[in-house]
Amino acid sequence: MKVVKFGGSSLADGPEYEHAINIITADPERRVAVTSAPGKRHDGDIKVTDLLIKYAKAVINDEDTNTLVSQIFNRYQAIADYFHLPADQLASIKGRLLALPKQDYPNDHYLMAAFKAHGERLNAELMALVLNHLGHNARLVTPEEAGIRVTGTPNNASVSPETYALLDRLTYADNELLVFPGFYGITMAGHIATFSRGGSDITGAILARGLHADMYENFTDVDAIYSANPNVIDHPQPISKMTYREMRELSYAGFSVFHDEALIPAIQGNVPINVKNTNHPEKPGTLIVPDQSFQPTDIITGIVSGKHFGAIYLHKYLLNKQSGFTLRILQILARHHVSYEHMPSGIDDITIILDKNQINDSLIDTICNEIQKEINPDRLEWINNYAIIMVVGEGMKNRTGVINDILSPLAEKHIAVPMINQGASRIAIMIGTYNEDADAAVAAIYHRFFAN
Ligand SMILES: Nc1ncnc2c1ncn2[C@@H]1O[C@H](COP(=O)(O)OP(=O)(O)O)[C@@H](O)[C@H]1O
Ligand SMILES: N[C@@H](CC(=O)OP(=O)(O)O)C(=O)O
Repeated sequence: MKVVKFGGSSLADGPEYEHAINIITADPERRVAVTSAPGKRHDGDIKVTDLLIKYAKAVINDEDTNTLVSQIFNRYQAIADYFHLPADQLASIKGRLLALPKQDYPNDHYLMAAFKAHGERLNAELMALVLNHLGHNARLVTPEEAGIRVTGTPNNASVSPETYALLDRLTYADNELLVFPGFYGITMAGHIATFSRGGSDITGAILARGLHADMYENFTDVDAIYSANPNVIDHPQPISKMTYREMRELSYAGFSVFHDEALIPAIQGNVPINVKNTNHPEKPGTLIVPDQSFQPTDIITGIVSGKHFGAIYLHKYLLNKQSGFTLRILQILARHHVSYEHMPSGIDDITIILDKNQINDSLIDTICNEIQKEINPDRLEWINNYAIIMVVGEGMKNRTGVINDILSPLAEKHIAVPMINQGASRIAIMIGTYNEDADAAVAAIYHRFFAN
């Protein structure tokens, strides 16, 4: 059995929907389809999820919502029209959209989560309707019914373990196709909470594990995962096969094509992942497999830069002699619910790298003030434009000289390297640099390893 997930770009309009439906119905093993919300149809277009965020904000601010509701509904209507779906079949979708402001939410964060989740919820409903209209036996199954339970914050939830026991109870008929909305689950208190952005990949992986799939196919708008972001490097080399660990390192730092958290359920269930193109399903795509059986052919599998980082740099003489020093800094971060990404340190210096998505300027000021008061460092600095380059490959494990091949093209381009972290993971080398140099650094390293 296969679980297939279609990204927003693959369900953006009628023709894309048709490709997705042809894929679902071409292989009887494809029994479970996970939908994202309709994505961008062209450059400059707005994803339905972003329209729903605007809708939620307008409701919170007590502003007029008519135009937004029409804009959102029209996206579903256009797809339904493409398949000549009878107009009355869309009444429930319209009704749910209009009812969103009338529900009770514990606070505005939950309101936001519920609005956002409806991009996928309504798209799954529409997909099931279209499939039935075309003569297929499809059924909408929601996270509420299937038991996708989540914990954590309403807009950045994580799956709860009991989900898997609940999924074990889900039954379906032999010839039945299940259509699931991605991106959200239900809290213990019964409220909708979403995963982080791009999180429909996570739902697909949870279902692949929970329903014991043989394969998780993730359909998107590129032929494969490439060894560098195609928006940074022209026609980068496609990756035919890589390990879970490689993908996790790469997606964490910015291979946005597959959500880094989505790997965990797949790893736990030992389900291989195949990333494929909705517009070219005949192409093999990229296979992501467990680590044991893998024989790498290249030294480097991929290079990526993440520009969403900032760093607290701290200098204090004899820092290495003080016990509990790092603990006190981490306690300050924990008090503000801020997690750190990396913490390279020297005898008198420490750099704490943070994901900027979880902080704002005023929180940084507060944290720096508390560190100054508690630790009294000789120097304390917030570096706002920190970028991380990850160079990843199972093939570098037993090689010597790789670091030299990574650093020399950077030196030739006069790119500053304020941090190197090698050894923590045997398959990845992490280079700290500044945002403005990040793309040039990726290009320089890419061309050294993949020029020919
Ligand atoms: N290394 C990479 N390989 C392939 N695509 C990448 C890579 N890095 C970034 N991307 C981008 O990821 C996009 C697909 O991810 P996303 O937009 O989340 O897809 P979907 O809408 O299918 O969920 C591609 O169009 C491409 O621009
Ligand atoms: N629609 C949600 C979740 C998602 O996974 O979307 P996509 O498949 O388009 O990346 C978002 O935009 O974040």
